[in-house]
Amino acid sequence: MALNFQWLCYRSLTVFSNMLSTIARINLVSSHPEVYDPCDDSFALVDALLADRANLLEHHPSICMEIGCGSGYVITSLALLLGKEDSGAYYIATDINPHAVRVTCETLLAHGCHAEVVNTDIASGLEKRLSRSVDVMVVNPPYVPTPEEEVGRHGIASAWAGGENGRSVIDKILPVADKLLSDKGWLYLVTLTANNPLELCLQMRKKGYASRIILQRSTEEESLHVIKFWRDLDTLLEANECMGTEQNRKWTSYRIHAFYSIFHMEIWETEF
Ligand SMILES: C[S@@+](CC[C@H](N)C(=O)[O-])C[C@H]1O[C@@H](n2cnc3c(N)ncnc32)[C@H](O)[C@@H]1O
Repeated sequence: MALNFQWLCYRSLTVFSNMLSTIARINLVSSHPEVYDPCDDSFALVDALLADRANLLEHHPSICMEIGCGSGYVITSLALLLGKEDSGAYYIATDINPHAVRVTCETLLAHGCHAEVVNTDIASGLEKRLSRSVDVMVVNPPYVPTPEEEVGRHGIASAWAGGENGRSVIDKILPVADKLLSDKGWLYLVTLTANNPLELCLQMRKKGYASRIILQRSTEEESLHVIKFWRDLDTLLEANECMGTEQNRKWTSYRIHAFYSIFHMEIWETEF
């Protein structure tokens, strides 16, 4: 009984200290004027991952990926949250900004974590290798509505410039995510109200993904959402049925069109 009590105290202390070590924000050892410092959106994403930690641990992801890693704050927090080497997961992060790649490597190293960090546009050059194999993908994209010309510029502007409705980069990332996510893949995406999160969910629904807003947070400047997407068989069947109906509608309209074409040709022929 005494042993049980000691064990219970020990377990509670371990669980509590584990919670503290993961919940405490990680420190950045390095920064760069052209690299996005962790901000409300980064904290919202990590808090959403923490809130989903039990599911993530049960999920046993083999490959975790971050698109647009910036300072490395999110990918490092994810690795710590999953238990570094214990999880056996492989981490990969990309950023279009070369300075972000360097800062991310330093952040990971300072926390005893390892990831492959690639300087590329979204996941360019990695699609074939990672096709259908990413189990967890995290993205805090450039989502601020800006003039279209500001999108894709190098340097710090690439951290926030999202073009019309802040959707330019998001709309490029989603089809890539669809290609890379495994059958059990989960995508965590940060969005703003201006990005129309509901429309994003409907768009992904057509590809067979169910979704849920797992965190909503209003700051002085913005209203943030973290959406979790996952492949869902029912949603896929529903999407295919809708496509079937859409296809039927198209065929009917082709038939009507063909009928009228022939009909008009007959008139045309008789006129001559
Ligand atoms: C809002 S910041 C988020 C940074 C970091 N993930 C965080 O949460 O603190 C967006 C990041 O995406 C990167 N980025 C923008 N466009 C990108 C693209 N086409 N491909 C890869 N990374 C991109 C930016 O350089 C920036 O580091």
